[in-house]
Amino acid sequence: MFVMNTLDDKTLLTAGAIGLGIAASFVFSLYNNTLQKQKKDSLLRGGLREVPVPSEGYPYIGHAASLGSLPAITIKNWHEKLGPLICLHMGIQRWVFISDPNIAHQIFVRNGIKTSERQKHRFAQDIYGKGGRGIVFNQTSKKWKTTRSMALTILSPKYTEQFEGSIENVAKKTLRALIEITNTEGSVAPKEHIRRATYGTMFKAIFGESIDPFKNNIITQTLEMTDKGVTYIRPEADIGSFFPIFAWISTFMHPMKVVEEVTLWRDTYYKNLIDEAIAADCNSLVKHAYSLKEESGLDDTDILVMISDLMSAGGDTTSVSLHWLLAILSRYPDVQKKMGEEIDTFISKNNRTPLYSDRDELPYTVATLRENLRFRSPTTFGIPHYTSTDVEACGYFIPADTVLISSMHAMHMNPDVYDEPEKFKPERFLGDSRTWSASNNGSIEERDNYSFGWGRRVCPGIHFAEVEIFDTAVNILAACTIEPAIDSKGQPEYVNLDSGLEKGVVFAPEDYKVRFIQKTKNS
Ligand code: HEM
Repeated sequence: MFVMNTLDDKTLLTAGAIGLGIAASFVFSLYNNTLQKQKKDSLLRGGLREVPVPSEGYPYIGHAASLGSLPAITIKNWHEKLGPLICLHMGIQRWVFISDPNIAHQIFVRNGIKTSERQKHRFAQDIYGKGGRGIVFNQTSKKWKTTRSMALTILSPKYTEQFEGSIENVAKKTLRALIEITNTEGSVAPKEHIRRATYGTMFKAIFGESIDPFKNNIITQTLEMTDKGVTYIRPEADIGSFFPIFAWISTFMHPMKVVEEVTLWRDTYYKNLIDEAIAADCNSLVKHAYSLKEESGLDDTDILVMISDLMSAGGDTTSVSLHWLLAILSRYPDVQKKMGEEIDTFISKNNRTPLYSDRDELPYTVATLRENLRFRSPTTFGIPHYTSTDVEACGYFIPADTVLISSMHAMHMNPDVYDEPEKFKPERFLGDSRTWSASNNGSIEERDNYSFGWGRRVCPGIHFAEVEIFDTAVNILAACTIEPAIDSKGQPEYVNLDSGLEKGVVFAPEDYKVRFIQKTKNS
């Protein structure tokens, strides 16, 4: 999520500025301590606990420089020391992390009315969101509800399944490339291919079959635009909201002119594609959205921002999940073998590759994809929520204006929730045939993982993600095995599953190479 290294390098530039910050914080903290003490006394009188604060903080900047290169691991360690709720000071902001799924449920779902806002962010809301439009960064306004409900309709199972043919085509095309590169170069780094495939699939679903995402650099432009957008949308891009005395650096580093240019580029680009999709003679999410436009009361700009949201929220999350899956399968040949055999048995019985609707016949594959989401979730913290008012839950007091973050990695590695959490064990989910959507929207006791967020904000793309990941994985394993690369001494080069890169909202494996070995007919 939040790569504080970037923040260190670019912003904490001068010792003078830090000195000024410390002086300001000293005066502020004298005043603040008195207020805090009064509040603490009254909390204790009410029998409520304060959320504990890790001791590794500094004056003024708080914990911003203590998160290390893998914040998910640091946070998990702090939870182990201090309990299921911890409070970090990020400059003047208060961030509460939650690692217990039951407490998270109480806070995000039971108290959802108070805990479902997003933190104010100049670029994400005012410029990218064009003054509070779209879903991801919008506050829980009436317009957010209408836009979210339109997205849920157009991403519904009935509609999503129409795009399975496209997913299969894109997966097959990608796979051919991966096998070919393995054959010519000995191994291949699948990251960019998988990313292009998931964006290609999103592209076809959103804009329709008539636009070929692999032609005319369409995907290259979309990725470039998404990467630029992510740079400005990251919390640290609005550094003045953490460290007001450094607000001038924020303006200096990200002049609003550049931010506006990126948004203008996005608007023109998507407007043209939306016009083409409406005029085309084929189905698309754009067409479906426009068929609902009048009754929804949303205008063209609302739909454009929603489409942009779907592309950026759906592209990298699914691609990172698949990138982890391939890495994991290359390390767990037994799991891969069982999946491959299950898929091969289906193919020899039915003479075709399984579709999502055949998932009941592939219980081990279904369990492996569930375990993949738990073991290496594509996002370790999701998207932060924000409290609009004071919250009391499970004996804790969380004040208004607190950033709330679910520590997904810590939840997924919690031995009280999962038996032997450090092991990749698809068997733990065997027999669970529910859709991902059903298990994420059901009771907290029945949730299988926490990767899709919470309550009123829970990801509306769960079903789309499940179909896309299922179809892509099945098509890959129907055609080949994934094996470690071989080094110059003929030894296998195993992918490191214990490290990763926090990039924006997603947590991706470090770049790796594997081999895609085509199956022979009799293998
Ligand atoms: C494995 C794939 C995915 C994962 C792990 C994932 C995860 C998440 C998470 C953690 C959130 C934040 C929830 C919260 O605030 O509590 C979210 C929100 C969202 N996701 Fe996904 N997502 C995935 C795929 C998709 C896809 C395929 C789409 C669209 C096609 C999508 C669209 C969205 C949107 C629009 C939101 C914002 C919801 C809101 O703020 O109300 N996601 N997702």
